[in-house]
Amino acid sequence: EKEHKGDFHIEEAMEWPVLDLKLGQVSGLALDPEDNLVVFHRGDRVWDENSFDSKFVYQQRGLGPIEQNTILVLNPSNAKLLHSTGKSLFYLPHGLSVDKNGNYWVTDVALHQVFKLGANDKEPLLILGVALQPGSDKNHFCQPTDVAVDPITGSIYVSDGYCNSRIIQFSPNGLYVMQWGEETSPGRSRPGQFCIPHSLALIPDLSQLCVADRENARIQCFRLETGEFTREIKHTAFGRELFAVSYVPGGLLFAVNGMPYPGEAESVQGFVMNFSTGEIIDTFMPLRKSFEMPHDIVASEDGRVFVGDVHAKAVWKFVSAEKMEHRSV
Ligand SMILES: O=C(N[C@@H](O)C(=O)O)c1ccccc1
Repeated sequence: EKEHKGDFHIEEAMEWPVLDLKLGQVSGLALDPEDNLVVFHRGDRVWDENSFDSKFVYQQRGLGPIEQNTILVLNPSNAKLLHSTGKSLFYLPHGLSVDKNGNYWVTDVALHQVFKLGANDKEPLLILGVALQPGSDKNHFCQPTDVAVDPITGSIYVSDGYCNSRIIQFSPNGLYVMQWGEETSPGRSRPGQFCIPHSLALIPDLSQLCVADRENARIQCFRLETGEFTREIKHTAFGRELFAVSYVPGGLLFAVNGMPYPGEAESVQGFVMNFSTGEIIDTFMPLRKSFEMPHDIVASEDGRVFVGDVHAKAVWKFVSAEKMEHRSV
């Protein structure tokens, strides 16, 4: 008698025109309330080794803000451009999230600021941080990487950043509430220590915030109300760097890691994990082009997964395919 074993498996959606998308460095992805894909990209601007001085001050402000629209809203089935905004505002786009009212929340690592933009407004509704001034107090970030908004309380969480090691909570109208985190002590990384808190996944039903702790190649999760450490998810398959994390209601956690260092075994790929056990249930990589620096990942409840890559300047789409394994017993 044949035994059917349903397997969770995702694969690249070949109808998605990955080769035709004319994008700059893709730094952030999100899904809006209509499940459209929102892309945050850098147009013709790049982040390279000349972008900052040793004090993390942006060196290319003479170029002015990026003239192209940096926020693109795409049809999630065929990538058709539905809407675009965010021109002449940003220097180095980084993180992106969309709140339940359709507002765009972004970070800019050159400006060291966090912005709230209405879907159709030109002027930002809220700005946190002081333009071009890195720092580490209640109103100065240092290359902030991501921002997430609690749909229940409206609280704002900022992962700060490449040159800080903290998560900061602000009230819905942008007042500093509290922060947690510290830099990783040499030799070993303890709970609550970060080495580039790089991406946030807010889990409202469990009242938790998970952080891609990039250079510690791990995910750390915390209580939203208190910042108390709840758990770590780490696998050797992550390799040296874990760039981004995304949670889908129903209990799946998605992540992408970084390119292996020369001679190291762990390949650059996407991961699907069972949130409650932390176990990896699937891994994936594209068939067309290859991951170079997969930088953000976003997943929807109906099993669509998008990955954006800063070096490949690409966005791939993956879909969950029920792969029925037929085994004879
Ligand atoms: O990590 C880097 N970049 C990416 O995260 C990114 O957001 O582009 C980077 C590191 C060193 C020099 C230049 C860029």
